[in-house]
Amino acid sequence: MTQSLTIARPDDWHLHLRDGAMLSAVLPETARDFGRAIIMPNLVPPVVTGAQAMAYRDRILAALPEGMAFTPLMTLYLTEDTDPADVAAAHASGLVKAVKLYPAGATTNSASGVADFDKVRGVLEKMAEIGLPLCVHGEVTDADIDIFDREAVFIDRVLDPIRTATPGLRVVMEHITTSNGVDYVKANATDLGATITTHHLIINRNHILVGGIKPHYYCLPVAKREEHRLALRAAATSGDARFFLGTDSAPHTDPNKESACGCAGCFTATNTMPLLAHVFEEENALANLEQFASKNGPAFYGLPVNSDSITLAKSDAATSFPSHIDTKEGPVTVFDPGFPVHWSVL
Ligand SMILES: NC(=O)N[C@@H](CC(=O)O)C(=O)O
Ligand SMILES: [Zn+2]
Ligand SMILES: [Zn+2]
Repeated sequence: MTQSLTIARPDDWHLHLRDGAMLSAVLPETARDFGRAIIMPNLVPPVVTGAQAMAYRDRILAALPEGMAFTPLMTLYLTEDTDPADVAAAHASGLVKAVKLYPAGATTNSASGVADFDKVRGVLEKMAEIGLPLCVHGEVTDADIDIFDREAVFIDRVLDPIRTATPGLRVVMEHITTSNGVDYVKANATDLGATITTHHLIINRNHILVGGIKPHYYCLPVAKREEHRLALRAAATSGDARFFLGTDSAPHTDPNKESACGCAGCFTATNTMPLLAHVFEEENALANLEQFASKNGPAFYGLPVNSDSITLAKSDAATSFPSHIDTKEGPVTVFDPGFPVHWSVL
């Protein structure tokens, strides 16, 4: 070991755990390093009501291996029929920490999402009143908007009008992929934060397409130009409290990824912390890793920082990560950064 770094145990503020056999297989990959995670509700069918969120939380806790500690922070999937009173009750009981907005058709399992934003005005006003954050998949779905422009257009056409119409609404822009997202967060002093994934700090759109199509680098929002990756790196490593880790680790089986119509999502639960240590060291910002992965998220959500810690160590030899994890539904490929990583979690 040549170097080590001990930080408060990190949390993942954007995670897909799925259900059933997939849940059992991927949960230990997150629980090994992370204390808590915001659990995305895009199951089939989606987690819409407080009762469904409670049942899903119980299935997650039942799937947790003996001896592992992990707290799932539950979310509700916003639909045009969501009942503001149900949302408020689920928040008041402590069960639900956020509501997730998927524009209808924007991403995996988003068909029940919102098409007419006027229909969710009452829920958003209730959320502003009670201080419950809205987590946003920020992409428009218009056929005439280029997929690489969908985040920037969403900010202007949807997000900014929603925030203006709903003063006090606390919003997390999930998995931002552009300098436009970074700039929008920075221009707004209060009530706005953003998660940044591990993979968007590492890949740009060339990684997906140059030299043959790489389905395991395909996710939504899709990785953008290099200048955007650099803006994300600057934001994540800056220590700015408005930016925090949300891995968006999103398992799909290899047959579903390596297909003529492959699913969107990168699976990074297994190796996120070593990859982040590599990225932060490259940016001469190891001292800010704890802010990004362990402190800024709890501050936004009004929760305490985890009281225990993890230690990352850097070795001369490259760390070997599994190429995939086995699940009863099939293998799930672990994100490969494409370069050697010398960090590991002890
Ligand atoms: N990020 C992805 O590419 N996929 C996510 C959905 C999402 O977060 O948009 C998934 O559930 O697979
Ligand atoms: Zn999303
Ligand atoms: Zn996601």
